[in-house]
Amino acid sequence: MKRLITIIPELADLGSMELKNICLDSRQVGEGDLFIALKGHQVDGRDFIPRAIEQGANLILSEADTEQQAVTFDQKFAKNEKNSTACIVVNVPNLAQKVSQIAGEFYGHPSKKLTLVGVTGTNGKTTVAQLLAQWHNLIGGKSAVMGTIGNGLYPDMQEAVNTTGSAIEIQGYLSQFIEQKADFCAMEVSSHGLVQHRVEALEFDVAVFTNLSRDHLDYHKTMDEYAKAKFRLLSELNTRHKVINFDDEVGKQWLEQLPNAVAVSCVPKAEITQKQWLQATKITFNQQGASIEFASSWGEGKIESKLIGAFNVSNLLTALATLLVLGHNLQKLIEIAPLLTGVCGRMESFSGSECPTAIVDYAHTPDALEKALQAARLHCDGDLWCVFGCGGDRDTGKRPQMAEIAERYADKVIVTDDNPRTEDPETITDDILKGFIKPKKVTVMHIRQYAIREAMAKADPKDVVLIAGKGHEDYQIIGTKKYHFSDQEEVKKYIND
Ligand SMILES: CC(=O)N[C@H]1[C@@H](OP(=O)(O)OP(=O)(O)OC[C@H]2O[C@@H](n3ccc(=O)[nH]c3=O)[C@H](O)[C@@H]2O)O[C@H](CO)[C@@H](O)[C@@H]1O[C@H](C)C(=O)N[C@@H](C)C(=O)N[C@H](CCC(=O)O)C(=O)O
Ligand SMILES: Nc1ncnc2c1ncn2[C@@H]1O[C@H](COP(=O)(O)OP(=O)(O)OP(=O)(O)O)[C@@H](O)[C@H]1O
Ligand SMILES: N[C@H](CCC[C@H](N)C(=O)O)C(=O)O
Ligand SMILES: [Mg+2]
Repeated sequence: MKRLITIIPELADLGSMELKNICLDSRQVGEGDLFIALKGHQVDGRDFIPRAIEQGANLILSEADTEQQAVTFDQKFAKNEKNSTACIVVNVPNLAQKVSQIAGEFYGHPSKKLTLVGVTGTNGKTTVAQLLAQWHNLIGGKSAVMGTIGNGLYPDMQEAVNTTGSAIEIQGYLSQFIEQKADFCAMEVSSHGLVQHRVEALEFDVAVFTNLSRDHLDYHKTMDEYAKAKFRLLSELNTRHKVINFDDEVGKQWLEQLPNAVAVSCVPKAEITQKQWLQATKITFNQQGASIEFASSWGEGKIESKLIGAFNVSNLLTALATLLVLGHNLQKLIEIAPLLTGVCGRMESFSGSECPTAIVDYAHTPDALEKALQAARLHCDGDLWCVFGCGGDRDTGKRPQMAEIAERYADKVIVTDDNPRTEDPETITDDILKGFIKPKKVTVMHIRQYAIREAMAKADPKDVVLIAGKGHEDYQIIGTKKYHFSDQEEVKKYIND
């Protein structure tokens, strides 16, 4: 409690109060806890204050209405009926912005005690974060990751609801990683997380930006707002080094504003003026992955990569530049690079005799789908098939754009369901169909299992079937219910049948 006074000095009179835990959700509040009540997107957390009191909260910080400037104490100190001690409700302005710092105080600011890398960008966050974790482990470190696939010591991650957890979860996990003796954490920082101040008080050793393309406009409304959200990590938060993709239009503009940031490029002729840089000089793609020659402000070298797709060259060089700016030895990093493996459900290839090759990938944006189809084409002697859908209750504008890409880069397209959530699946596929020039050539098969089987059965053994959008996911969300479903399992079942 005493430490909270540094953030909210008005709490000085409560200095001796003991607080057991810190919670954002009233349903998790227990005896002696601090409950932080925020105005949410769906509901108002302040409506649950009575419930938190009933459950034994000692202190409640409640988000004050914005026009209120001062911290105020609730007049009627609420009574905790369970143990008859008083529960104090304090109204705090701009509380959402302070939660990360409050949780940091609570957990002893764990981000200061390990090397923390934050990765933001529309696509490639999970891949870069996991490459960093693998590489760091291979040089003898102990890595943790937080992101879409889960949180934990790499490779043992526990599934999580969000890519970037709540401000409290993040500080809690970091403190757990310190207890588990991790010395490194690579975390994905989503644009939602940045807008909602989930990473506000963290100390990042490196902030990484991969790229920006259309996604999440249901939330950010315009690309400009979406870009601004991402730029917060590089411009407003506490970061020691920055690594930015020079090949991305937005990245290039940001590099001009941030002369000390490291520029990464896969284009051999790109003219980089940054003091610290890393650039591919020759890339040769092969059946296994790619052979990448590069030059950099740390020296030059060649890496044999097992990862498929041009975009993964960018992801790999971005991870390499991040480790170099942290001071790791280039030769050592090059030596172990061939041991790096791709991420679960990202360009994951499955083949069997007499069957087409299936590639399961997590492309769920127009840019990612384009990159994934281009990559799959390199491995395809016959027709390229694309099975995809779009998530419900998410950016509707990307639906026709993904159709346009599928039609341009694939020979055969099957549109299917991908987490329709509370939307009518037919509305989603109708939106997608609007993007095709020749919608009659496209098959719509809502049940994803059937769509996959149809593609695999109709495709020739020399064809490639790209199944995009769900990657590692082992569920299909229909309405508000989660049903077990996995593209990877479906493909394996088909191949082994
Ligand atoms: C729209 C959105 O981003 N919502 C996030 C936000 O919650 P919220 O404001 O919607 O919360 P709410 O349901 O309105 O509730 C308000 C408050 O009341 C509390 N509450 C609620 C009910 C109750 O009984 N008791 C109670 O105390 C809640 O804990 C909350 O503090 O803050 C929560 C804690 O950080 C997030 O878990 C939650 O993410 C929801 C689940 C979500 O779906 N978010 C997606 C859009 C998201 O964040 N995605 C990004 C990017 C994905 C990517 O492309 O990589 C991500 O980082 O995952
Ligand atoms: N650097 C990149 N540029 C463009 N597309 C990429 C890049 N890296 C990965 N992709 C594509 O995006 C998909 C998702 O990759 P990844 O999971 O690494 O991204 P992410 O940013 O973590 O996504 P999410 O926002 O869902 O967490 C991949 O399956 C691939 O199709
Ligand atoms: N984190 C992303 C993942 C999308 C994956 C796709 N399968 C979908 O459900 O739309 C989102 O929530 O927008
Ligand atoms: Mg991710």
